[in-house]
Amino acid sequence: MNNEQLGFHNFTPKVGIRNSANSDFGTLLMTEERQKAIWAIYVWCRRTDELVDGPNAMHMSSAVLDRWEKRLHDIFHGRPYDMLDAALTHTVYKFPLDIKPFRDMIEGMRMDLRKSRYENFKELYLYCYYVAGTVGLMSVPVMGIAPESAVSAQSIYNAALNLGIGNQLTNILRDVGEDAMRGRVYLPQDELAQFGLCDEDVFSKKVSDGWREFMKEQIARARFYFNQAEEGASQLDKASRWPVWSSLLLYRKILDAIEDNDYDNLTKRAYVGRTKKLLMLPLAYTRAASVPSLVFP
Ligand SMILES: CC(C)=CCC/C(C)=C/CC/C(C)=C/CC/C(C)=C/[C@@H]1[C@@H](COP(=O)(O)OP(=O)(O)O)[C@]1(C)CC/C=C(\C)CC/C=C(\C)CCC=C(C)C
Ligand SMILES: Nc1ncnc2c1ncn2[C@@H]1O[C@H](COP(=O)(O)OP(=O)(O)OP(=O)(O)O)[C@@H](O)[C@H]1O
Ligand SMILES: [Mn+2]
Repeated sequence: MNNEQLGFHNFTPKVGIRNSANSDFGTLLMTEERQKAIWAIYVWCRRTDELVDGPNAMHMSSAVLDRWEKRLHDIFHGRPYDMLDAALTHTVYKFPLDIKPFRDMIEGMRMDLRKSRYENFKELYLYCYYVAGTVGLMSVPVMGIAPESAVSAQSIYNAALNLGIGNQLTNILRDVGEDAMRGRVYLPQDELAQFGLCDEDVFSKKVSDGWREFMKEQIARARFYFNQAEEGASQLDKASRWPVWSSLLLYRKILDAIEDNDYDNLTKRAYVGRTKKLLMLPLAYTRAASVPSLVFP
């Protein structure tokens, strides 16, 4: 995932664009301090993922992850090891970050190392929490909660968690074919079986009617998590809503793209084109500019 996909553009308007509503375009952009903080978190997440997925993955072992965790501890205690770590140490100093989701993400990498099949959704959910729900939890203290928000902080963290889960489920559904080539099947085994499917169907890459029906349910579940995240996104500090809405709408579009491919995620990679991405930005803007609702479902 690159920066642009995440909705971070080095985008600073020269003049404030005002509209008739009570919003100023400028207030929809995160402060530089926040952008840098999200960047530092992103870099740490990326490096953590690179340990298991990157070019050095063959040197991977639980000892490497143990060292990475020790290093995380040092980052949080003001002892960064390199410049990228230092960016996170600075972030920890500026924002009230909790080390727990960071540790949990490392735990997710451990899980990915020892496991390549998931018996049921409960197991898959845990993996999704570790590698992606955690990102939501890491981000909220930086993004901030709107001062006018009347809902509990907990429900906002919960929405952030759900956005991460939705993103990861979508990632998994998009990459079924690719992951299969690495011998990995992240789909719940019991649900495959309910549709008369098994690993072999994944490896043989044949898109059957059963596969399509199975995929419909998986897509519906990913959408459910995005819907859960929506209300929370509007409760974030105004300046942080725009990148969150952009990423939410963009990720959701990947699910539409899988449908457009007639559920062929075995030989094709669902892709959201540039035009569709650009068309989505005004909608993200409108959502971001709207007033948070006082009730939370
Ligand atoms: C209230 C509310 C809705 C708040 C918003 C909370 C929020 C900002 C949630 C964002 C959640 C998010 C972007 C999750 C990322 C999920 C993800 C795709 C994780 C990937 C894991 C491993 O998967 P895999 O190996 O299968 O994938 P690849 O093939 O390697 O791609 C990750 C790659 C783990 C590493 C995660 C990152 C690099 C993303 C980190 C992103 C941020 C810190 C920025 C979040 C901020 C915004 C604005 C989206
Ligand atoms: N700029 C970077 N971008 C992405 N991933 C990186 C980057 N630098 C390092 N990494 C990842 O983070 C891991 C740890 O980084 P580090 O620079 O400490 O290297 P290392 O392999 O641990 O060697 P050493 O700690 O001895 O310098 C690397 O193995 C690599 O996968
Ligand atoms: Mn990865």
